Amino acid sequence: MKVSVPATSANLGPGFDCLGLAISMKNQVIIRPSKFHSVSLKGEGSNNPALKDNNMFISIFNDFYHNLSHKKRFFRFEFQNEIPLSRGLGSSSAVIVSAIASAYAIEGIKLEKDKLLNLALAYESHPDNITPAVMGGFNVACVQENEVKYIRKEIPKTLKAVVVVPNRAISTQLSRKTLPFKYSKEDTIFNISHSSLLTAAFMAEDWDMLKLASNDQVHQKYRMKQMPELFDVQKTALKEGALMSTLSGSGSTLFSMAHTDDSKNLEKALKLRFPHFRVFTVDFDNTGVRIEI
Ligand SMILES: Nc1ncnc2c1ncn2[C@@H]1O[C@H](COP(=O)(O)OP(=O)(O)OP(=O)(O)O)[C@@H](O)[C@H]1O
Ligand SMILES: N[C@@H](CCO)C(=O)O
Repeated sequence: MKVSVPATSANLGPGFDCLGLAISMKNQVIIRPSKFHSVSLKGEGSNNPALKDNNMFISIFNDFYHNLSHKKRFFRFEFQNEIPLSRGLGSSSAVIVSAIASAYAIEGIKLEKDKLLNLALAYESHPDNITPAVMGGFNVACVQENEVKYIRKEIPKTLKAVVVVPNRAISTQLSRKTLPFKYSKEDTIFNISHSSLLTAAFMAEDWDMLKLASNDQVHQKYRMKQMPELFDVQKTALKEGALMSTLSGSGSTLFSMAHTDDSKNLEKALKLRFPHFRVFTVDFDNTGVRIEI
């Protein structure tokens, strides 16, 4: 059985904790029955011993599997990770979503995507990452009485994501601690208006509106101060053809969106200016979690 989940970019500037989209960088796990428990890791995080000994996937999988099954079975888990860890590309959401989906699938129990999304919410309280991880595409989401309410839109194939991934990890928990406790009325109104405009721009496919609409006063400037070079990355991306350029999730990745025809030049300019960072141009993902039995 194989489960794959895409990376995500949350917030998209002003849409703090409510806007997010899915990117075609995937974490995949193949699970086979085995005589004993074993794990193999390839790709991102494969040199991190904590992922073998104390893996978040295994512990969430076990929580669900032991509830769903009365049989004592062992499995071999083969992970192939494309999503960099703690870089703001939804690595934790991907793990949560794939672990829950796998526990149901291995028992042959059908799990609707809406139910999967709400089960994932218990482990990741920000719906802007888990919603696109499950559903794919662009999503506006909010939580009401422990349920995610969302509206989704496909992202056209004529657009690409260009992501700049710094070598420094930033944990979401710590990154949230850098944010102010209270915001002014001006900053609040600024973000509501820009986030609304950004959502409308995605829905109407009005890509020229993204540059203005993706401005934010609530989180990026506080978080990016921890790594000031990110301001240069953002400025360079916008100068070199990006339609928008925003801190991805809680950082440290900078996410940019571009027309396919402009994306190669953008990638080249970013690689030239920031040779010490990894730069990837990837498609958007409109599928979300995929399960193959
Ligand atoms: N492939 C993986 N296998 C096991 N655990 C992982 C994996 N990827 C991430 N994790 C867990 O998730 C943690 C990172 O979560 P965190 O929320 O800080 O980052 P993120 O999800 O990449 O960022 P963001 O939520 O801003 O998009 C890691 O420290 C690790 O515990
Ligand atoms: N909206 C979340 C995304 C990371 O989970 C944040 O910015 O902290």
